[in-house]
Amino acid sequence: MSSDLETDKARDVAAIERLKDQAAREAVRYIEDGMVVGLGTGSTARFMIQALGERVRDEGLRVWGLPTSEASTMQAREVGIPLTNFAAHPELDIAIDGADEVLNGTLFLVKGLGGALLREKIVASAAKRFVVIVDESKLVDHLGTKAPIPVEVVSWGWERAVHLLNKTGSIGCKPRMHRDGTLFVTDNGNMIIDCHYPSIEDPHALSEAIYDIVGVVDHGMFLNLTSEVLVAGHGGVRRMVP
Ligand SMILES: O=C[C@H](O)[C@H](O)[C@H](O)COP(=O)(O)O
Repeated sequence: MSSDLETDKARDVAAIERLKDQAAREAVRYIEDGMVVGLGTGSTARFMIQALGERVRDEGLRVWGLPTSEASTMQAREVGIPLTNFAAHPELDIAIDGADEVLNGTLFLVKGLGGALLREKIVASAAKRFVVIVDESKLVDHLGTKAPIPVEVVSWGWERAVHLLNKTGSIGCKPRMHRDGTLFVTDNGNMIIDCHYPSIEDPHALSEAIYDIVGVVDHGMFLNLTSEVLVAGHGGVRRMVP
């Protein structure tokens, strides 16, 4: 790659990172004293955890965080956010997380390319308000356009799940078990299988078909969970509701 191209690419990456930070900081403004907050996972959620840590440190904001991965737990500890769990707080005031795709209109999501979909879905469904933070490149008109659907399956007998997943969707999916040449094992000790669907006409029907497979723990489509999406673009951050 020529150095001009490398410079352009680095500039694009930096611009996207700034947008993620903007969306994250806007969402963190929603957090009030005494709230229990679900902490998402991924590069956008990292900005949110950082910004929340700054509010805890600089304003003395009192919150409890419930992280969705070991990585987010570690970061939250580093930035000084007190942590809780479902035993102490079975219901959350708010959860904030990134997404791999946001479907225009319904605001259905694809999540889990970082492997955290199960804990993320548990946390999102436990929150009174689920706020999604993305840069505008994540908006799509059809789910599955940019990202595969990650499916978390128990490790034992995963080959059977792959066989059955291949028959889901209107014309099947292309399941891939490997990420970076290795099997992806989640924080829960399960495996992730990425399903590439050429087109997803009916997300609810596909969701049911995937859930019907014995051994599937969950999948990365988040349907009817989103309260709002904060989308950062070059004109600023806009708020979308379903
Ligand atoms: O498992 C990972 C999560 O679902 C992330 O929220 C999602 O992959 C988006 O990550 P990022 O903000 O890094 O694009």
